[in-house]
Amino acid sequence: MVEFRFDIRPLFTQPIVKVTSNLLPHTFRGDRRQCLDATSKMSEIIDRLGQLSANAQKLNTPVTTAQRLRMSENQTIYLLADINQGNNGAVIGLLKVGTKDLYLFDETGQTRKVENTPCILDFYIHESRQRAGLGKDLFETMLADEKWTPIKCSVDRPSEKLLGFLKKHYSLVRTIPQANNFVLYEGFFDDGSSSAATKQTNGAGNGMYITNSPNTQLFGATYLGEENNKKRMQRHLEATPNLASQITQISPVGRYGARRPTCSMAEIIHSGTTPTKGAESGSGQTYEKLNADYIL
Ligand SMILES: CC(=O)SCCNC(=O)CCNC(=O)[C@H](O)C(C)(C)COP(=O)(O)OP(=O)(O)OC[C@H]1O[C@@H](n2cnc3c(N)ncnc32)[C@H](O)[C@@H]1OP(=O)(O)O
Repeated sequence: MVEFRFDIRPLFTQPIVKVTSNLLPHTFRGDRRQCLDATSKMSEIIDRLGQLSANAQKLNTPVTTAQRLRMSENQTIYLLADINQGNNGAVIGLLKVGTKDLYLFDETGQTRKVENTPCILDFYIHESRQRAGLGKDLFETMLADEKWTPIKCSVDRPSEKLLGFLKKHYSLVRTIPQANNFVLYEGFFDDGSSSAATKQTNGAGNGMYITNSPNTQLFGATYLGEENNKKRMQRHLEATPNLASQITQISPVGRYGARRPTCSMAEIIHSGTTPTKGAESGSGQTYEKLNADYIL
């Protein structure tokens, strides 16, 4: 369990709290001074849990940091705590979700642009409390809150443990092959579309068609899934050798990619402006914006 030098209980008035870009628990009520104190503590909590999650997944760079959350437009972190642990309580787990516009293959191999795809981005329960049903509690809370169903979620490069988790609790097994790091399960496109808006990006033909899509450029061409699905994908790629070379030339980046070096000139130019979604470094954003937004 993850304990802190400060008492976490004022932040966790209930076991699971939700945090968005304001870095405050959704239950937070307080004045400006309390707000600053809470965001600072919540940042520390998110950074610690994000780092532990990265360690557990053997990632070089955490997927989850307070800075990234602060700059995001549509990401939410659910945090689970045990307020009875020790003197200050302890944080046990983290689940980060968000929505993305993705180019995805459906079951027939055709590309669809799916807007606002529900995505599971990062999930971690402290090692000392795994396999006790706490991950399920956190996941269920998220599903109810977001009004999502598991089969309509895409999962950003799930670990073996998460694949096991989804199989055990939601009977999710059969995946739809993708050319990016996201894993989808059969049923995602049922009802003719996902729960989000979808559109087929290339009308004609029944064969698989891989676009040079923003998603492929961003996340690279990596396929995860069952062995038979891999073979199916391989057959398509062998039938279209140019396509295969096009894909392999795109180097994998995204959640497994190294952090981009900060451009100090860009920081000077953009200093004080609202950072764009997905920007890695938020050092140009000052606390004045934070304060202005959250003076209560
Ligand atoms: C998109 C992403 O975030 S990918 C990264 C996912 N996170 C990680 O891999 C980090 C390390 N793992 C964890 O933090 C946790 O194991 C989680 C978040 C995946 C699941 O949380 P838990 O509280 O353990 O889940 P819960 O107790 O509800 O369910 C248990 C099931 O999850 C899977 N699981 C959990 N821990 C393990 C483990 N150590 N080894 C294998 N499977 C595991 C199993 O299917 C398990 O069922 P079982 O005990 O009957 O085999």
